[in-house]
Amino acid sequence: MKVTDHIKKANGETLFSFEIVPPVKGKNIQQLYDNIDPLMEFNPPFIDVTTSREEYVYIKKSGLLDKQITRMRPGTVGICASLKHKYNVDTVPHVLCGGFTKEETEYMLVDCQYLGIDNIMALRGDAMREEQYFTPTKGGHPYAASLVSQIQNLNTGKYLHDDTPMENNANFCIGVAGYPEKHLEAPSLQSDLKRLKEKVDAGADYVVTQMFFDNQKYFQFVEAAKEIGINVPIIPGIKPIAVKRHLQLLPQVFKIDLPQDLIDAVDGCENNKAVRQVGIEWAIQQSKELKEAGVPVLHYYSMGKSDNVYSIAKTLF
Ligand SMILES: NC(=O)C1=CN([C@@H]2O[C@H](COP(=O)(O)OP(=O)(O)OC[C@H]3O[C@@H](n4cnc5c(N)ncnc54)[C@H](O)[C@@H]3O)[C@@H](O)[C@H]2O)C=CC1
Ligand SMILES: Nc1nc(=O)c2c([nH]1)NC[C@@H]1CN(c3ccc(C(=O)N[C@@H](CCC(=O)O)C(=O)O)cc3)CN21
Repeated sequence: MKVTDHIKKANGETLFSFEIVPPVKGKNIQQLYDNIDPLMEFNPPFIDVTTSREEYVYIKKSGLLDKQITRMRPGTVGICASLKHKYNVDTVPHVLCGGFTKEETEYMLVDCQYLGIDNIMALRGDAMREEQYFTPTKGGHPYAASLVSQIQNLNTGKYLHDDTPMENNANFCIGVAGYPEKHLEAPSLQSDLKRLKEKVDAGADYVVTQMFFDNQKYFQFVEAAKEIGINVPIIPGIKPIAVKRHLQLLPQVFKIDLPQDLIDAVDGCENNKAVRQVGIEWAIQQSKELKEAGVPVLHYYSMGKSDNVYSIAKTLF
């Protein structure tokens, strides 16, 4: 079922969802299941599965370093299918512009259609680890809006390189990313909002936000989005702080601000066990206020050990 239909069916109740990353290549899937199992108590209507960019690796070959390219966490669509099968839950694969040609994207979307996957999160993707800026892949999309158009075309039966629409059209519900504190490359929040509007105009059905730690940023973003005519659901993304290092990492990687109260609370912790507890409590406070404001879904960036998201959900759902 589509994410937007789950929201309609909930009739104003806030839903619980979360996002996971595929295992590192060569690891088995059991650890992932062990992390997901407890969270199923809260009946998530959908689970997002991320796609990682390919990376350069250097392999020693007769004394020289050979540069190869590899995707460290493959398996997004396979994991979506296996979670759907195991838990009878809807899954949302993240489909990226970066690292894929339009043809490869089409084949992946066809797989999703045959697997009964009804939702796609359409993202541009980050720059590769060694690059400062995102470089479009040859034969791929430069921006998420153009990926959204490709998916929307499939929804009307238009496949690549075919002049006439085919009888078997897809019917994907399309999610896109939104940035309450603007995307790192955008010159201003207003121009970033215009880019978001382009994605919605191209066919996006809902938005999931980047993590934020001050709810006012989210509320202002939703207002500003409405003002420019974005009328699709805007789902808040929540990340519980887990280790002291996040104080440096999260603002650096995601270009988001941390409230001083949160920084002080983390700084005052003796160890990372205490930091994890502070992260849980902060996320609970955020979630309570967002739920009271009637957000459609609370979407958690779980990304590994899920005990903290479990504690948060236990209080909220
Ligand atoms: N759930 C997830 O996995 C999420 C992932 N991300 C990541 O964030 C990154 C950005 O992805 P998206 O937001 O999908 O990208 P996007 O294509 O919507 O935007 C990327 C940047 O390009 C700008 N832009 C968009 N269209 C443009 C145009 N026509 N001309 C000039 N500039 C334009 C935007 O303002 C923004 O700064 C990706 O790395 C994505 O993986 C972000 C949020 C959620
Ligand atoms: N720019 C961007 N890229 C993404 O892939 C992405 C977003 N934003 N925002 C929404 C979700 C949330 N994602 C993530 C990814 C990693 C962590 C994280 O905490 N990672 C490390 C620290 C960062 C690092 O080392 O690069 C951690 O300690 O767990 C959190 C959320 C993935 N998604």
